[in-house]
Amino acid sequence: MSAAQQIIGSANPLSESPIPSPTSGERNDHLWEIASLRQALRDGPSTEQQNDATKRPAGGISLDVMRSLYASNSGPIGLRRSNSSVVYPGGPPEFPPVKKLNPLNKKRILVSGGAGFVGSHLVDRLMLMGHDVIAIDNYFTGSKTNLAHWFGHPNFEMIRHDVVDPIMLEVDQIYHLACPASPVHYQSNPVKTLKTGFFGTYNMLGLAKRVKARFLLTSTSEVYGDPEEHPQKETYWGHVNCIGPRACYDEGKRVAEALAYSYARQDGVDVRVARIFNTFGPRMNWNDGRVVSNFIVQALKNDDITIYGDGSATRSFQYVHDLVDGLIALMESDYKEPVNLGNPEEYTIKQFADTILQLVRDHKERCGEAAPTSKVVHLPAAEDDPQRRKPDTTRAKEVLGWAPQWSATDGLRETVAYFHGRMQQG
Ligand SMILES: O=C(O)[C@H]1O[C@H](OP(=O)(O)OP(=O)(O)OC[C@H]2O[C@@H](n3ccc(=O)[nH]c3=O)[C@H](O)[C@@H]2O)[C@H](O)[C@@H](O)[C@@H]1O
Repeated sequence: MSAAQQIIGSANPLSESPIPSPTSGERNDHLWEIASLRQALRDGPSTEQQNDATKRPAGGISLDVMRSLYASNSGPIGLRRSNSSVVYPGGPPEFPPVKKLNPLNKKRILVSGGAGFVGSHLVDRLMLMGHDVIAIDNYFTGSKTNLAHWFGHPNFEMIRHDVVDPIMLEVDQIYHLACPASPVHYQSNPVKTLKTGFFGTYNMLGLAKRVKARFLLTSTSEVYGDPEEHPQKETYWGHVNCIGPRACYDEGKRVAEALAYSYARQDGVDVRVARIFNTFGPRMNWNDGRVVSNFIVQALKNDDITIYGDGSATRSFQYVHDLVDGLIALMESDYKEPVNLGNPEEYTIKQFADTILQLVRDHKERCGEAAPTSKVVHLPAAEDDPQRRKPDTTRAKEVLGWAPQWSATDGLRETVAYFHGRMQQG
């Protein structure tokens, strides 16, 4: 395996290869990494990586390229941009390899919440596919560093903007993601969450109407509340406590859906609605507060694993690349009813804690580190916490030909490696 393949492969925790370090001066680390990345892209995937071929993200973009954008903290390309005194004297900045699209196929695409966890993966994919992308974000939970590797690219624009206020742009498609999604964040300022749910969606739909853009709303499994139907189909109307602590998010997303379909009926806006189930992956904030990042970070730091309640509540977890595949497939489809996007593999939170502990143990062993010493502790259950959640994805299969390609454990291995890499870099 070439050195280049090794460094790209090092983002893959399934790989047994140790992470290589550059042999020349430390000041040139980032340049060495870019050269390695480019060489790897020319060489193509190693045999080990070809085994991942079935998990290829959509749009003809290879998994290795996707990984290179977030592996080892901000990624080799992010590192490259961090020291302009070294980069620019050699010539113009280099960027991840975007496709060259026929102008007839090239779209101008707005991603609200583009600097967030899911938004930044979507921006990456759309950029690599060759489109013009505008990301807007108020940086409440998103971060510029998630997209730093695109700054200065002629196809990319980043705007600090809160969707609660109107904005005028010329675009062909709008992916509306802007909204905090972690219960800790959305409950910290519930009125703002409701304003984002209503005014944010209202402004984005108003823009879609004015410029005749196709509009995709990222709704949520939370519209089903604490469901009495299991698994949840799109036809289920839900069981939401409209005065509880989760209402700001649940009802905010429900009104967002109502707005989308009202604009479709009244003004002919071309809408798509994705109901997203629990999603995880690289670029989640370490302090996001959701169960995946909490448990992984706790296990990596040997802290207690905090189960809220008795651990019998269930969730079904999908890897972020699957979600991005589904969002793009839905946007490009003619289907206008809501579509669940999630992985139906269901875990109790207790099983999930055990799974993560095992994966962290395996990862640390591969890295030559001691096994985690974390213990599971039980804290009071969260109020109105949905007791069971699992998507029925029949509709997504039928209308989009979409099904998750990643098992939860494969995605978790990558995510454990990501958080471990970040912690090592401080
Ligand atoms: O991850 C997501 O995509 C979803 O996350 C949240 O929904 P929730 O399922 O409550 O997410 P978590 O906060 O990750 O909680 C999942 C379960 O783990 C439990 N949990 C969470 C964190 C923790 O440290 N310990 C723990 O036991 C929670 O009580 C809950 O039962 C959001 O409300 C959804 O909109 C979002 O789609």
